[in-house]
Amino acid sequence: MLEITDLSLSFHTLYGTMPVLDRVSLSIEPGEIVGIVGESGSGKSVTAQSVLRLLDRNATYTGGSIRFKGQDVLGMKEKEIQGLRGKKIGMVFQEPMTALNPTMRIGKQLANVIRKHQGVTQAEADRLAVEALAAVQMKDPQKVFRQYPHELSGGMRQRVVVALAMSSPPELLIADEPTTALDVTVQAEVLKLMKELSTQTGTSVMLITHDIGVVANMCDRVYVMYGGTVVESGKTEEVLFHSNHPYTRALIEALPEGKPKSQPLKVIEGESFNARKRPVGCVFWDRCPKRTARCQEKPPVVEGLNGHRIACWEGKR
Ligand SMILES: Nc1ncnc2c1ncn2[C@@H]1O[C@H](COP(=O)(O)OP(=O)(O)OP(=O)(O)O)[C@@H](O)[C@H]1O
Repeated sequence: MLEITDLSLSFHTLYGTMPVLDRVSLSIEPGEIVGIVGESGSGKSVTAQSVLRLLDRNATYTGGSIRFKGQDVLGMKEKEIQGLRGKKIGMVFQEPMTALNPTMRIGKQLANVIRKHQGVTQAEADRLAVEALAAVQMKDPQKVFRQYPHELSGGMRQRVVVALAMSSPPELLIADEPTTALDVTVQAEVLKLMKELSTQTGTSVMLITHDIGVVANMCDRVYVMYGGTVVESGKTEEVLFHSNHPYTRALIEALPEGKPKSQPLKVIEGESFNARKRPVGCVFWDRCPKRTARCQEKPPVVEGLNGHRIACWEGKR
């Protein structure tokens, strides 16, 4: 479905050219939910935005390729890429109001999208819009149909965005921190809903999150990113239970689940990655508790069981 191979990308900034992705490779099969996890600035959003070519103008692709169903995305004309956006590849972002028109009733926004994608009559689009609201478990879909975005809670707005993205199910849904702005219980509901819709429709999902706990509950496979590189990837259970990269381990150890309240949570020591001071060797070098002298050289990618991959000199599986 999606194959990103050795993608490298730089931004031109006031400080000069700043490489932010370094040979990122990632794939998503039909129907899979794949997580990309890592802290702020690790390159998750930039990777996702590249798939839809939504990056700011100061970005330059410096290497690699992106293929969606075999088509070369980076080589596509603007018109072709527009044919992918929304239709074959849907999007849900952190802040629902960026996807909603504040001056238009919910039902009209949904019906407009349905008419555009499915070419049905207005009456049929209205009926499908109510159905789409019911599918995202709105208690009173008829009422929500007539409401404006500001009349809904944050969680309901994000369900509307999911309904917009899934009303004509895309082949791939890119969800960039879709629940970060919501409170914890609502977060869990929206994620469960996305997982159910993906199972029902066969839509693949690229789920971007900084929360490895979300990955544990949602994803078939995961890519752990740090400093614009993939440091570890594999099946979720494999990465969570047999993680061998010090950064992934630190993310797991920082999880509050299952720890007594009296026990202080572990934090990852050191300063977060600074793209202006990219090291020559391992990107996690300056924070890694296990670093050795050879970590100043770029680590090899060690392939272990079931496609588990670790970019670390100490990687064993
Ligand atoms: N338009 C831009 N110009 C310059 N640098 C940028 C631009 N957009 C992103 N970056 C830089 O690219 C790097 C990766 O950013 P990205 O948004 O992908 O991180 P992220 O992992 O998604 O983090 P977050 O969770 O905070 O969004 C960061 O160092 C960021 O500052």
